[in-house]
Amino acid sequence: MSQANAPILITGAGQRIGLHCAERLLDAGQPVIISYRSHRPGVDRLRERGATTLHADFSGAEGIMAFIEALREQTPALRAIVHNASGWQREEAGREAEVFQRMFEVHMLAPYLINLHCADLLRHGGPADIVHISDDVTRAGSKKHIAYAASKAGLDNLTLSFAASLAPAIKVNGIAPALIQFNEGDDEAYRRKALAKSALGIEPGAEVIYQSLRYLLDNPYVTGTTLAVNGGRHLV
Ligand SMILES: NC(=O)C1=CN([C@@H]2O[C@H](COP(=O)(O)OP(=O)(O)OC[C@H]3O[C@@H](n4cnc5c(N)ncnc54)[C@H](OP(=O)(O)O)[C@@H]3O)[C@@H](O)[C@H]2O)C=CC1
Ligand SMILES: Nc1nc2c(c(=O)[nH]1)N=C([C@H](O)[C@@H](O)CO)CN2
Repeated sequence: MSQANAPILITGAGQRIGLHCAERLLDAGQPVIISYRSHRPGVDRLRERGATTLHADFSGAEGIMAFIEALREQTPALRAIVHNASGWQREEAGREAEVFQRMFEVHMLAPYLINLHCADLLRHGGPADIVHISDDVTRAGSKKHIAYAASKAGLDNLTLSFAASLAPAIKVNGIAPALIQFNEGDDEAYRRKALAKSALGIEPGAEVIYQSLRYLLDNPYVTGTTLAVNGGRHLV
C-alpha cells in the first residue's frame, strides 16, 4: 500500500465525536479504520461507507494488544492514529480503584501501547500524525471526575514524550475540548450550568473537533502541541 491512500485510525468511533470525524474523513475520500466497543448504528454506517471496523475493548493490556494484532493484520501502513476512545466516569463509592484503573487503561495505557507497537506503520516517508483527544479539564482538575481528569493529564504528557521521541518522521499533538456535545441524559439545568462555564457559552458540536484534527493533519510545523477547543472556558 502506498502512503498516499494509507488509512487513518480513529479509536472509539462508533458514536458522537469519533463517528463524526470518521464520516468527515470518508467524505474527503480518506480511507478510515475505526475501533468500537459496543456495536452501534454508527458502526454499520461506517462499514457501509467502506470503513474497516475493528472491535476493541481497552480494559486491560490483553485487550489492547489483541486490538494491535488485529490492526496490524488489517493494514501495512497508516496516515494517522487518532486516540479518541474514552470513558467519562465519576468516582463511585466502593469501586474507586476500578474506576481509576479503567480511566488509566483507556486514556493512557491504550495510547501508550498502540503508539509504541504501531509507530512503524506511520513510518512511510509521507506526512504522519498521532493525535490524542484529551480534555480542557486537565488545566484545573475536576471535583467529580478525579481519576478521569488525572488520566487525561497523563495523556497530555504522553503527547510531549511521543512528540520528542517520534520527531521528525511523525508529528504528535493533542486536542483538549471543553463542552462539545451533551449526552442524551443531560437535563436542562445541567445544560444551562455547563454552557455558563465558557465565555462563548455554546454547545458547538463535533465539527469543531474535525476542524482541529484537519488543522493538525495539514500543518507540517506543529508537534508537541495540545489545542484548547474550549469556548474560552479559561476566561470565565
Ligand atoms: N463530548 C464532549 O463534550 C467532550 C469530549 N471530550 C473528549 O472527546 C473524545 C470524544 O468524546 P465523545 O464522543 O463524547 O466520547 P464518548 O463518550 O462517546 O466515547 C467514545 C467511545 O469510546 C469508547 N470507549 C469507552 N471506553 C472504552 C474502552 N475501555 N475500550 C474501548 N472503547 C472504549 C465508547 O465505547 P462504547 O460505545 O462501548 O461506550 C465510546 O463509543 C473523548 O476522548 C472525550 O474524553 C472532551 C471534552 C468534552
Ligand atoms: N468520553 C467522554 N468524555 C467527556 C464527555 C463525554 O461525553 N464523553 N463529556 C464531557 C463534558 O461535555 C464536559 O466537558 C462538560 O460537561 C467531558 N468529557
